[in-house]
Amino acid sequence: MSVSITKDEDGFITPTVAPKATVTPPKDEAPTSEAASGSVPLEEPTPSTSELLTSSFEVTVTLADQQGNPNSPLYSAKTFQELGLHPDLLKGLFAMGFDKPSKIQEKALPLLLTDPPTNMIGQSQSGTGKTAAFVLTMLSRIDYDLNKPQAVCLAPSRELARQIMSVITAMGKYTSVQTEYAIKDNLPRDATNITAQIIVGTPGTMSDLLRRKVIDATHVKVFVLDEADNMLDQDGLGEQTLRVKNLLRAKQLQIILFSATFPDHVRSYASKIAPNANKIELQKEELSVDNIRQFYMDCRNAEHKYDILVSLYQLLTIGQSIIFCQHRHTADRISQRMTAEGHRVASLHGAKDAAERDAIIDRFREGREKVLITTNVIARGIDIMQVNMVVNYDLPLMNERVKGADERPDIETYIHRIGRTGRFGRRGVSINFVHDKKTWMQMELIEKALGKKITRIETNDVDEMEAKMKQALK
Ligand SMILES: Nc1ncnc2c1ncn2[C@@H]1O[C@H](COP(=O)(O)OP(=O)(O)OP(=O)(O)O)[C@@H](O)[C@H]1O
Repeated sequence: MSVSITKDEDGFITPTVAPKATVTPPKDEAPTSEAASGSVPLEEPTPSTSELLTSSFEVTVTLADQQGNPNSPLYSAKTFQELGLHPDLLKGLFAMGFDKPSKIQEKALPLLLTDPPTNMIGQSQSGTGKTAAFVLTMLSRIDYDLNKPQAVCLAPSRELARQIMSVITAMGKYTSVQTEYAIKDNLPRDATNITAQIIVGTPGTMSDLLRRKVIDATHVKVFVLDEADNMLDQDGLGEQTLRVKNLLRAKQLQIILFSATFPDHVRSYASKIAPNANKIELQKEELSVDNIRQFYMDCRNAEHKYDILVSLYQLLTIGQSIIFCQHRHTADRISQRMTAEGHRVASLHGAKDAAERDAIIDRFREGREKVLITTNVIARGIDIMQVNMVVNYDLPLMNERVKGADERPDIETYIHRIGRTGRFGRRGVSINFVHDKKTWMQMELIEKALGKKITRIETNDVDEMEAKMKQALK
């Protein structure tokens, strides 16, 4: 990894030395009881030998708080111990199998944990460990003796909110942290006062709870936006997110935005939402990780896509697979048809009720279902190590996300979708189905935007198909 020296608009520079970081540990002694509500099962601990820890990708770090001290070093911590994390948090990390920080954690954590708290806009590829960076920040900043909301974290889907919660619960296992969800149908309607220190949820429910003062915003000092570009840009989500931000009025609010993608128009907006932020940015050509091999299949027509998917079934179930469709009804229809033909698949989308959604994703997470047919609802953030294949049954299009947009491919959503595989340096495969001139051209635009080759696979030779896939996953 190399760090470029840059100046931002305000002329702040980025030094390149990487000495030991000075960080403030959590206030007071953190009690050691197990706490935290509402966890979902965690993945097996990840092997720390992951290629990711040694992989190289370019980032640009731009420090906002160097003006008064131009010689101040660019912090970079090679070990979790160097960060001065509280021993109970270190214990939690090691229990999860996190031996040393990933690249983004190495760069982001010292900046996130420094006092006075500074905002951050952080970018790194899917599956590289951004969650731990903001979770450790929340767990390090809260006062464990104060039973009031102190950190608020927003995610674009209930599935992602639940996953983030499971990371908080695991990392905070040896602390007394109290947590609460702000997701639909979780709290009783007459709930009046949340005393949990960290609240994770989706923007609509969070803003409702803040507005009704069920969440007291007075002590909230950390505000995290995971999948920040999506949260600020998408119709509806953007307004609700802003509403949450406006309801958090603490004088010293540390605002943390993370995503694998920050398209240009969101980048400038993000800087307004999180002023004077330290920035960690990827180069354009580094947006997607190389350990995901991208393929496409040339289908004759829309119906042929279904046949091809069925013929892939054996491959889809070697590990686990996620199939992305444009519409909820497509996901349901494919799932019903395949089930009727004796295949085992599940479908998940936003029209299902909350309890059903939770049950479906939990079953998939536990490996009890191998094939999940879904929409963009879980395109972002979902981390399931065993997923080694992603199929874009329909390519993602801009007009699904932005009202009035045309049928250009949605490059950001594509990057996030394929990023459901190849987690933390593992190998993964993505397959795009194209079936006419329009979808073919859309795929070409994706290829161009990412600067990565998407390889054709014959649809009429199952053996070749299998051989290529297995080779890619080796
Ligand atoms: N330092 C570490 N050591 C070992 N495993 C890690 C480490 N950091 C993260 N991981 C694992 O890597 C996986 C991916 O992490 P995470 O979900 O935070 O990625 P992400 O960057 O947020 O991805 P996305 O952009 O898709 O949201 C997780 O399973 C996590 O447990």
